[in-house]
Amino acid sequence: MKAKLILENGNVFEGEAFGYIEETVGEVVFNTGMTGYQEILTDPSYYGQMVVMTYPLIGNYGVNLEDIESSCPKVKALIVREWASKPSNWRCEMGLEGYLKEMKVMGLAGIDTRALTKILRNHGTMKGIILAEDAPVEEIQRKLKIFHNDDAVQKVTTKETYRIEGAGKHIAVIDFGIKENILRSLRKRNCRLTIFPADIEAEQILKVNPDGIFLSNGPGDPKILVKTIETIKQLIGKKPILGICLGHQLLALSLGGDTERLKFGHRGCNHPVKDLINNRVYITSQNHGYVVNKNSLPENVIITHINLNDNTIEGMKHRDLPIFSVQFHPEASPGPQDTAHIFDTFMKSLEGGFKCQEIIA
Ligand SMILES: NC(=O)CC[C@H](N)C(=O)O
Repeated sequence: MKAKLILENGNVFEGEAFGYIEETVGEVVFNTGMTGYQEILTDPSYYGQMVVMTYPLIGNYGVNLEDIESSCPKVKALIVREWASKPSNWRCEMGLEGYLKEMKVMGLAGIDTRALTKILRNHGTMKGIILAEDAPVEEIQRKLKIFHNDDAVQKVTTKETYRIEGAGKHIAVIDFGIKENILRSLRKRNCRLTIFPADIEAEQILKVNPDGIFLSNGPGDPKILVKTIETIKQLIGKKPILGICLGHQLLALSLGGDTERLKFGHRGCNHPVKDLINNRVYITSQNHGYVVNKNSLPENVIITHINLNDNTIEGMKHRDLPIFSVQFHPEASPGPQDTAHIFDTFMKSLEGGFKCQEIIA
C-alpha cells in the first residue's frame, strides 16, 4: 500500500507502507547505524520519534527475542530505503515486517533516506506525519501542531519500584526509560538493584541506603522534568552518582548547568568522542537530541569528554564529589563497547575515599 511522509516544512516523501498500517505522527530523526534496528526500535529514548535509518537495507538478519532494549518497540515509525523480505541469520526468529505488524509499528519503505536526512540536517529535526490516505492540508497541519512528546518519560518509566538481586554493591536506579543493557551491565558487575519510577522522592531513595545512584537514559527534553531536577539536587553530595544520556543532562541541570536542543541530534554507532583526561578517542553509540550547554557548567564541574564531530559536551565530572556522567552510551546495544569501562569506573567510585584522580584512571 502506498503511504507518504509529510514533514512540518511541507516536504513530502512517497513510499510503500509495511508492518502495521496506521496514520502516525512523531518527531522525525535519523540514525546512522548500519545494524542494530532491533535495539533502536525498542530503546525507550526514542519514544514519540519516527526513526529514519540512513543505511539502505534494514532487516537482513531478521528479529530475535533477545536483542531488545525494552519489552516492545517505542518508536512511532521506522523509515527505510528498503527492508529485507528474506532475512538470514542463525538467531533469526521472525522477519522485520512480521515483527512490526505484531508490535503495531508503522513501517515506511522506498524512501530516499539520503535526501530526507539531508533535509533534516539542513532544517533541523521536524515533526512528521505518515498517511496511507489523503487528508486535507489543514487537518494535517493541525495534527502536526498538536503533537508533543512532553509526557514521554511518564509513559516509559517503571510504574512500581522493583528489585533485582545481586551479591555486590546496591545501586538505586532512577528509571526514565532505562535500556535493558544498562541493567545487564550493572548486573554483570554483581550489583543489587532497586529500580525506582521517575517521579521518586530523594528521601525514598536514601531510605534504601544504596551504595550509589544511577540516573538512566530516557526520552524527551530534560528541562521538562522539573521535579526530578529538584530530587537530584537533594541527592548530590550524599552518594556517588553516574548518569547516562538523559541522566547526564538531568545531572548537569541539577548542578546548575543548562541544556539546549541540538539542530538534528546524534544517533548512531559511530560517533567519535575524545576523553580529554586520558587523551584517547573512542567510537561511541549515541542517541540524543539535547545536549549540555558548554558555557553553562559551574566551576566545580569538569568537562571530561567532547564529541569530535561538533565539539559538544559528551561527559563531565564533579571536581570534588564522586559524581560523573556521559552523554554517549557505554552500554552500546547497538554499537561498539569501547567505553564499557565507564561502568567499572562507577564501581570504583563506590569504594569510598573518592578522589578526582580515581575517576580519571
Ligand atoms: N538516550 C537518551 O537518554 C536521550 C536523552 C534526551 N531525551 C535527548 O534526546 O537528548
